Amino acid sequence: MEILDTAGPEDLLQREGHMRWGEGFVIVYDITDRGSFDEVVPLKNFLDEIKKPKNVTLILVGNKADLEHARQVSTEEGEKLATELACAFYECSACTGDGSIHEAFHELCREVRRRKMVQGKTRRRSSTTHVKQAINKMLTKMSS
Ligand SMILES: Nc1nc2c(ncn2[C@@H]2O[C@H](COP(=O)(O)OP(=O)(O)OP(=O)(O)O)[C@@H](O)[C@H]2O)c(=O)[nH]1
Repeated sequence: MEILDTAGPEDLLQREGHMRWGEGFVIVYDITDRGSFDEVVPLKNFLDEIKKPKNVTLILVGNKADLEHARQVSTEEGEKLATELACAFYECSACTGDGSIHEAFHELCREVRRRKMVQGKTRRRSSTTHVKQAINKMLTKMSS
């Protein structure tokens, strides 16, 4: 597994490259900075655009949970947004290590694996359907 921390908004090209390459995404905002929370939806829309037609696999993380006194985004708001984005939500502190950082990454990996398995099954099913159709065609030709 390789984890990449995307560059800030100043390097759009590199960020886009990372997004194309990535299989699972952690969108992190700062609970003490409402502006960073407001950037989550536009970022998710940008990701959707780049990964189209695939569904983006992501989790939402509110960081800097150690700075409770400076909080601008409530836990409920984070949870609500995660529900809207249909993804898991965690609050943590990269500084103190508090919160569910490990669980967040485990959940993301599990979700990437789950989706890969589902996609693999769909692909296998569609190739089986093609083989069945070809055999049916041959049988119809032979009998006519
Ligand atoms: N108190 C506290 N500070 C944090 C935490 N996480 C990061 N910081 C601080 O926030 C500042 C920015 O952290 P970065 O890791 O550079 O943030 P970034 O979003 O990757 O920034 P870019 O490189 O511009 O994308 C640094 O001073 C960090 O020490 C945290 O959980 N709690």
